Amino acid sequence: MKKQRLVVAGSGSTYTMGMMMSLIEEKERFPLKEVVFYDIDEQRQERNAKATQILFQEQYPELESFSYTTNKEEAFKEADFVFVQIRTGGLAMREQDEQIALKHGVVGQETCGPGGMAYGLRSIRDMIQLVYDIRQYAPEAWILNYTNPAAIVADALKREFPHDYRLLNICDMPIAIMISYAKILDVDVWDLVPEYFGLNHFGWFTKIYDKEGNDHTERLKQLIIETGFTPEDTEIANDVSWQKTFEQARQMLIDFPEFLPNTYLQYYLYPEDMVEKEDPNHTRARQVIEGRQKRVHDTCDQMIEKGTAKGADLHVDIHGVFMIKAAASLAYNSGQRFIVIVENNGVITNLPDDAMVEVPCLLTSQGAKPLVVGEIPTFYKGLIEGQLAYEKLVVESYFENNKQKLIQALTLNRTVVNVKKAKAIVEDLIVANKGYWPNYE
Ligand SMILES: NC(=O)c1ccc[n+]([C@@H]2O[C@H](COP(=O)([O-])OP(=O)(O)OC[C@H]3O[C@@H](n4cnc5c(N)ncnc54)[C@H](O)[C@@H]3O)[C@@H](O)[C@H]2O)c1
Ligand SMILES: O=P(O)(O)OC[C@H]1O[C@H](O[C@H]2[C@H](O)[C@@H](O)[C@@H](O)O[C@@H]2CO)[C@H](O)[C@@H](O)[C@@H]1O
Ligand SMILES: [Mn+2]
Repeated sequence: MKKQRLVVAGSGSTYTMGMMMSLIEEKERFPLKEVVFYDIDEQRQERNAKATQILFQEQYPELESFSYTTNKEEAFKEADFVFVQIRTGGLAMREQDEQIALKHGVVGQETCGPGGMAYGLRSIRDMIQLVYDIRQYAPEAWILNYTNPAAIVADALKREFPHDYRLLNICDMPIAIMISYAKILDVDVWDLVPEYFGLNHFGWFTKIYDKEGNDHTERLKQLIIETGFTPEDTEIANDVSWQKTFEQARQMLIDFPEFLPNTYLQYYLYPEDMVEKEDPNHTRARQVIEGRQKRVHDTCDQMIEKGTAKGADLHVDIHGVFMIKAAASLAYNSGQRFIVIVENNGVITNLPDDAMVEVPCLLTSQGAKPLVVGEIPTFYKGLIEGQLAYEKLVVESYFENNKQKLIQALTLNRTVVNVKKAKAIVEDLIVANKGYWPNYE
């Protein structure tokens, strides 16, 4: 098996240490010769890098080289894979997005509603630049992007790089939900075979099979409704906010029992209830700053001080394992099945060809090969079409420098709808995002 040169772009991320643990766990399936960290924030990167150096010395001694840099050429030259996990504006801007929306009485969330729109307009510019930079030095590298909001980023990147089949957008939410299914069914998550359709953070499981072809869907639905639904991945199992989200997914299933929902649909199906649950002074961004970010930073600082990873609060998580297994399938042409984001092109027959949809695909050395979904029922088609129009308007507004399209986008979005609110939110977000957004007149 060819050993890979992997670059992690946005290596100062709170997800990096979990990813490193997952690389160690998966080293037989995705062997590496070199790992390179790239970030624009030297300090943020250095903490993770110094801790990773210690971790790899102890648990990945066969790795030929580990380094970190803020130099693009150094980072991307001869890369086989680039995992991209950047957050333009950081968690501080995420907090503003969430608070501005809540101030207007609508959902304040990282990827949904006005928060997702604000974040999307910040991400597009940096992501386009980053892909150009990677392609300058590594024209053949696989780029696995999970920078959010993945739906908007995927649409913008498809516009800018229409033929780049080695650029793939990917989200861990479906597999994180499947871990909970696996727990309920008492099977290994990798033995489950899902059927799924939708947009990123806006989709449904239609069937859950096992590898022998047995259909577990109806029993699973019944068990969720009767016995409850909880997050099971180590990263989120004990997080109160995620526990509430999974409980709400159970409610969605009771209300619409036809298919099993992605947890993110709660923001679109019960927007007022979601607003009521929020404390504007302690939104999710603040919880992450005080929770995951603090935990990762403290862990790294302790490792660096002690000079060892022994006893460190580090664990393999589904986020990392999923990205790595997907990468291995691309690298070694194993054609394994993963839910990823691709251009529709007839996969969902009653949605437009150019929609970026999230569906099961076989990952091969020729890219993601989507499996046919066919026609979807009217209710889901209606919901998706509204959301798709919102996403497209956001992307068009970026490329055309068109503020009116942002107002149209929020008017279509189920979390806003009211035109007066849409206009006021757009004005506030323009001020808050000065320097990050296009200069809308
Ligand atoms: N698709 C998914 O399912 C999924 C899952 C988890 C996380 N994410 C995404 O991963 C990203 C990281 O999340 P986080 O909470 O760890 O954020 P974070 O702020 O902790 O980390 C992001 C890092 O990116 C760096 N960065 C910002 N702009 C950059 C640029 N232009 N070039 C290089 N580096 C840059 C920052 O300096 C920072 O170190 C976010 O976009 C998040 O939404 C996506
Ligand atoms: O609110 P956050 O920052 O905790 O989470 C936002 C992200 O949520 C999803 O990712 C989950 C992931 O599904 C799970 O496996 C585990 O790794 O935790 C993550 C959340 O911490 C979602 O798919 C991402 O797109 C969001 O950024
Ligand atoms: Mn996601």
